Amino acid sequence: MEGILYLLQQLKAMVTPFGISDLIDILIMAFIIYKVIMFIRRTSSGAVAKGILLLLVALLVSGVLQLNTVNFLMGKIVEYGALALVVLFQPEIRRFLEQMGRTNLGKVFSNAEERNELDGAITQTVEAYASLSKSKTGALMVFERKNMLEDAIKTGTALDCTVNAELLKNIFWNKAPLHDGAVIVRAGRIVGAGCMLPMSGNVNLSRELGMRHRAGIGASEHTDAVVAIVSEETGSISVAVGGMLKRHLAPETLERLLRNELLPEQEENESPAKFRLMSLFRAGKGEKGHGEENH
Ligand SMILES: Nc1ncnc2c1ncn2[C@@H]1O[C@H](COP(=O)(O)OP(=O)(O)OP(=O)(O)O)[C@@H](O)[C@H]1O
Repeated sequence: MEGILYLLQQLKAMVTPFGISDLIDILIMAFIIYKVIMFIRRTSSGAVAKGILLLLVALLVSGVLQLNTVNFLMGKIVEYGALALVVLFQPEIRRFLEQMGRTNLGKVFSNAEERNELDGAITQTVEAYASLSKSKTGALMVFERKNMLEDAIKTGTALDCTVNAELLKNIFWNKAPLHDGAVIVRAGRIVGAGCMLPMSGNVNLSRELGMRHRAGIGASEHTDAVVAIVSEETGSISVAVGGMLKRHLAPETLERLLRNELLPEQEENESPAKFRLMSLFRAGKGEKGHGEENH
């Protein structure tokens, strides 16, 4: 009996009351884990993450089964591997920290007015892109999401106006002073034109892709922005998200993609993250005569 009482006392001592700091602790950890998982999914580090997980499982199993040599070896691999990972993934770690730093906490909750503005911006963009595509006029638009694009805006001309199809056609007309570079849209409004974007570091991109596409993919690698591009060579419309490029889109598919990415909650019965991935998949499949290509 005494033994049981002692055990209960020990258990009581171990179980501390759940306080507000524990809740904050759990929420912060959940946020960090979510961010890391999303980052792994967006970049090509998924295979490496699986490898690390396998190594950790092997370390644990060899420890439990007392396979001393294997356990020693695994322990050393994990120990030195952590250092090697930091060196190998320096660009990815840097990008991850950059994205965290650029996150605008005020934008985590968007309001109805902003959604209306975005809704109109998408309609006008699609109208302009259909026309620019026909006339083979190059265009590059970046729709900012949570990551702020201040650095890019500073390189161009700051504006503050509603997204309008005629205005976009004017900006991208190849004799207009602002046609070079990207238009940046924040909360459904044009905030910059003629902006320079970071080039993609992806060496596996198709040779067909010019500088405009490489800059668009680069912006989507460095931030969570959605980038819409019209090729000057072919008139083909593309969208880049998370370093992936969806090419040869019809205007209707462009509209669906932009709506799914920028106004995700409109779709019912599906979580936004899942739907966004599905939208990329559907966009390619649902289109006759418009292939898809990812990079
Ligand atoms: N870093 C950059 N940021 C923003 N825009 C850029 C950048 N680099 C190039 N551009 C845009 O790309 C245009 C030139 O690209 P390029 O000559 O490769 O076009 P292109 O052959 O029509 O290619 P694409 O088929 O990709 O449109 C420039 O006029 C400029 O508007």
